Amino acid sequence: MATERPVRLVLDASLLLDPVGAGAPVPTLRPGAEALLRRLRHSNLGVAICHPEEMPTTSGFLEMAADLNSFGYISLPAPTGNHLLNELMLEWSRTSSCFYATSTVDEDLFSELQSHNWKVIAVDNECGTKDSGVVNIGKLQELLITLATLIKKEIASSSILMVGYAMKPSREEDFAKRGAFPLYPSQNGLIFVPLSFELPLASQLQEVDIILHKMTDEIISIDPNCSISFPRGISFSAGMSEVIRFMEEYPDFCIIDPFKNISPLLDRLQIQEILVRLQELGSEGRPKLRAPHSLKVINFSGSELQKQLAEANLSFPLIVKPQVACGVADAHNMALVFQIEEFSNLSVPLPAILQEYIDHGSKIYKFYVIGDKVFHAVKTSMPNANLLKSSSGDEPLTFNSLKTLPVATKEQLLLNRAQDNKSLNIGVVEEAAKLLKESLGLTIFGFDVVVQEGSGDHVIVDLNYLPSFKEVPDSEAMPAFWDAIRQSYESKKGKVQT
Ligand SMILES: O=P(O)(O)O[C@@H]1[C@@H](O)[C@H](OP(=O)(O)O)[C@@H](OP(=O)(O)O)[C@@H](O)[C@H]1OP(=O)(O)O
Ligand SMILES: Nc1ncnc2c1ncn2[C@@H]1O[C@H](COP(=O)(O)OP(=O)(O)O)[C@@H](O)[C@H]1O
Ligand SMILES: [Mg+2]
Ligand SMILES: [Mg+2]
Repeated sequence: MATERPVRLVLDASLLLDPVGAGAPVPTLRPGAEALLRRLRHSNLGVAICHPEEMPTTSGFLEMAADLNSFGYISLPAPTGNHLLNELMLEWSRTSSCFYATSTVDEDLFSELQSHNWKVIAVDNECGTKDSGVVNIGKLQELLITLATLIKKEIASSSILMVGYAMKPSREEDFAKRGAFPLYPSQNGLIFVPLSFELPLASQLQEVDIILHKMTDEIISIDPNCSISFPRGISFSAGMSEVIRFMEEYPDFCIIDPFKNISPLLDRLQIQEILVRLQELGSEGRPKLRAPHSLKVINFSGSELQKQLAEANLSFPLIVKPQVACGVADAHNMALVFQIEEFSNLSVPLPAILQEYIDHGSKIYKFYVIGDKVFHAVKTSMPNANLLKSSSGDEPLTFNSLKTLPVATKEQLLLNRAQDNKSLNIGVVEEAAKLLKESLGLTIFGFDVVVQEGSGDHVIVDLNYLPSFKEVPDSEAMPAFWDAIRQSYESKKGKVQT
């Protein structure tokens, strides 16, 4: 990627301050301004906020907004004759591609800016500017995608791809603060913009080359009593439903990843079937890679349960998980059950998967497949069952795997250190990762491996779509993330052309 000129964006105060509260003693930010500033903070653009000098009342407030987001803060002198631009902005126009966004029309300022190659974006102003060079947009929410489109045109290199992403705000923030979503092209030429479900989707997708989404963030409900097969069994938010309709109309559009490829990972029974298919992998002299023995139940009171457990090669303790794996609040409500009596009044959502509990010395290996790269991190996990049983009496141990996982205490970890834990055979797991990638057709996914004490079996206990891979250093994770997205795009386009 040729190093392009830096991109600078100057936001006029009028764009950020709520015009309704103009006269109020304490100014307020216009709706959408806070989200815009937060996204710009991680956009890799040089951003400054400016206000005409004669606006002293609000300057403190904007300075705070600028500091909060570590933006530059420029006071633009009131227009006097042709000295409209201050020195700094003139300097920038020599070295960077510069954009000025405002919601106040000022023809003189605009023409002065344009004479120094600035692009002007006018937002939400009543009288549309006559000046042809000015880009007019209706809402603040359109600013980022308008900017991205202009930047892409400015750089005019055909290899620039624009990625429109849709995920819940907390996940977006987790990725953005790692630098995952630059508005200025990433090292492999990707520009990222948030898809806004408040704006018409089709017009946004005209500019976008790739949709990146975590569909489980937009699930309203899942019907637990039908076997999930996208779209059957799942109801989505209005916004995601629009994306689904768009993909039905444009099946060749690049989406990461296709809903039907993600769908099996919403169902722990289908995950089990995927993992069982991997088991042929084992070979002489190498640790066996396998799925835990499992059994689906639709209730916990079946008179045949004891018999079913025996047939499924299951013995206590068992870990009990909802069959619905994610996308709804109670997908992570689980229990460790030590004897059959403990099934009565068990609070795990039904239908459930009963799984062999693997003693694994409270160490779990979280593997992340990001494109053609495989990373892994070691995390503390649940201790061996005997250590958990002692603390739970005759009750099952119920927990939420994302919030209250009963991980080993320091003492229990010391106890484990004494054990001769079998080590992880990375080769076996990486081979499995490649096979999983081929069979799943997913660009980014994660899975958890535990090494069974005694047998040394490598047991895959979880499979997730688009996890956060927080444990992988940004310096490795981000380039892998961007490469994965581009590779996915190119392989999809390749298939369409042939
Ligand atoms: O189960 P894990 O391995 O901890 O991975 C979780 C998991 O992917 C979880 O997603 P989901 O199962 O709810 O879809 C993610 O949480 P949210 O999607 O609710 O934010 C976590 O981010 C994953 O954790 P990690 O990123 O450590 O793999
Ligand atoms: N079969 C198992 N044997 C032993 N520990 C397990 C097993 N399954 C899960 N665990 C432990 O419980 C945690 C949560 O289970 P997991 O299936 O990953 O749930 P989630 O999909 O909600 O993350 C795992 O990270 C691991 O520590
Ligand atoms: Mg997990
Ligand atoms: Mg999971």
